[in-house]
Amino acid sequence: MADRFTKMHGLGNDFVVIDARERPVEMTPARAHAIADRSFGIGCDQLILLEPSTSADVKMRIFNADGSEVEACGNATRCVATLLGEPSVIETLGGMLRVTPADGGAEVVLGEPVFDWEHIPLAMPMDTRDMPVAWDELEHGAAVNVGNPHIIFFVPEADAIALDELGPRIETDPLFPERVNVNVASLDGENQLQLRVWERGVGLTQACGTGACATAVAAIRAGLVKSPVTVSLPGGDLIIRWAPGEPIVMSGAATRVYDGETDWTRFG
Ligand SMILES: N[C@@H](CCC[C@H](N)C(=O)O)C(=O)O
Repeated sequence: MADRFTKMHGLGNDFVVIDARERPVEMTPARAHAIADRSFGIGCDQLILLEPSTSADVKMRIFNADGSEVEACGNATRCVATLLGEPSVIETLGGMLRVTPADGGAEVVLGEPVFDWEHIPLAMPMDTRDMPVAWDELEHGAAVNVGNPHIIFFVPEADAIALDELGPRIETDPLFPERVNVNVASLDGENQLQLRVWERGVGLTQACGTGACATAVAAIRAGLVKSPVTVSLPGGDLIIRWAPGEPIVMSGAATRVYDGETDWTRFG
């Protein structure tokens, strides 16, 4: 019997979604990496595996293109919400997420952001609002964990940063024992941010939902913007709402591109 999958994207951040709720699929880092390969596989930023959950409507496992299994993916969560088609709770390694499909996309309630250095995690204690470290012109970073780890730099012009060179250096810096997603953002009008993201385990992407959440939270915390915040990424816009002591709410588009069939044993 052929193995089925759905190709989806959230603002150009693209996914191979496998519904393994009724028919288990064995996923390994090597297999996820092979499927994600854009030349020799199907191609995606993240592979998403849906499995039965004992505590939620569905369990969502997330594999980056390099094969690493991670805790959270905001854009994929909206995509899965549209597949589920009704308000649901999704179990992830990063926590329980409440989702509601909306016109052309979905709203996702993530948990509360975490700011303690141990839980980003960082390798040493420091102020996560204004980190005393720098990589070339990227300095005064803020660190936030929104289910997965992010560092955010506010710069005059996000487009002017050589993120393809700085992103991998920061991602793999020993300061981040679990590596990190790297966000560079600039203010773009009242309560609006321009954002580019170097994703851990992937590289530059068209959009990163958790990056948008982490960046909006860091900007609200720094007094740069007020909720709701519009975050413009290369692939499109997300709306992020947050107040201290509350969970983060993200709204935006999700697109089903095509349904396909293959045989997962081709991928090792
Ligand atoms: N594209 C995602 C984030 C995916 C995981 C990330 N690369 C990580 O390693 O934490 C999003 O939309 O949030």
